[in-house]
Amino acid sequence: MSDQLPAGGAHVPLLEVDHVVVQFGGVTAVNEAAFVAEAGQVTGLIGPNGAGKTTCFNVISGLQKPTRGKVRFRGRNVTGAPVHRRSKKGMGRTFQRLEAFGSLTVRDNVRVAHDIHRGLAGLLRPGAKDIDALLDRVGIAEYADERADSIPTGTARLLELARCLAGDPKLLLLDEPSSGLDESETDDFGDLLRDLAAEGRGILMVEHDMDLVMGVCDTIHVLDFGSVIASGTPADIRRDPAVQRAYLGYSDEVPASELVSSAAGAVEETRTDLQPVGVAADVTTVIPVIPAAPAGPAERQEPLR
Ligand SMILES: Nc1ncnc2c1ncn2[C@@H]1O[C@H](COP(=O)(O)OP(=O)(O)OP(=O)(O)O)[C@@H](O)[C@H]1O
Repeated sequence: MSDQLPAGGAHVPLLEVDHVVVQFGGVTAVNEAAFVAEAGQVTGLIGPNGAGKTTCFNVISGLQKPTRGKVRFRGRNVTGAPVHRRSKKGMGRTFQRLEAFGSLTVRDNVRVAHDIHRGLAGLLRPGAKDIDALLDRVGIAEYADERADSIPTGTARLLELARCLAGDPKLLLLDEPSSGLDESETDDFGDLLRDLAAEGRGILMVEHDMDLVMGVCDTIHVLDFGSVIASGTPADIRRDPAVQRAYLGYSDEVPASELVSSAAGAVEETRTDLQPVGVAADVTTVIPVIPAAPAGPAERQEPLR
């Protein structure tokens, strides 16, 4: 494995996914995907179901070997590096499924994650970090003494984040971090992401809550059928015709007036993980709508009409 930093003073992205291809038999799950995630920024990776987001995350974190292409982290080629080496270099990940130890308390789950990350030092001098301060930071201090298998799903997601932060990662890979959070918890979570980025960490997030994505991300990459079809700011992504086609099945050529709010009538949800806020007037299929204007976490926008 080449492990060289680029020569000269060229800008080096925190994470670089370089034309990655992943094939499962005849299925091309990721198709020449190329994008970066920068330090100090929240980057969104979005796309319809089956677009290849989780497979990309698996390649980045080392769980899936790519058929072709490279992953560079902090300027070094880590394509062949095992998960634990990437973690040591500063890559932390949360999963869609919850990974905490159910029989341990919330506090002990974070303590164990911290000690494991420190390796031998963690075994010799466990619990050196202020775990309670970390629980407080992610907003779950009141659950510190509860067993992890007894807490609500949204809280368990925040526990996953606390476990990830216990390793003090430079890059956080967050897979569906807001699922299970209510609206106010999601707002707080968005603020926390901005704080973490302000500390200089990079955050790459797969997320279906478009309000959150549009509200907190500096940059968004859109995957469709394994390829990046658009990259840009939330404003760029919102008006990109290729994104509108991939998500909405229409582009600007189709008048937005043909869309009506889901509040207008009964709807049938077909893609439950996307925001079911718009519906074509003559069908009962819910269409996910990207919020129409920039939104802060505390400032939700009305859907595009
Ligand atoms: N281990 C596997 N074997 C075969 N096909 C797979 C495997 N993992 C994923 N796929 C296929 O690869 C494609 C991309 O899947 P992936 O889970 O990465 O998409 P996704 O964008 O994360 O989807 P979702 O939003 O539903 O989680 C899909 O067609 C999926 O069925």
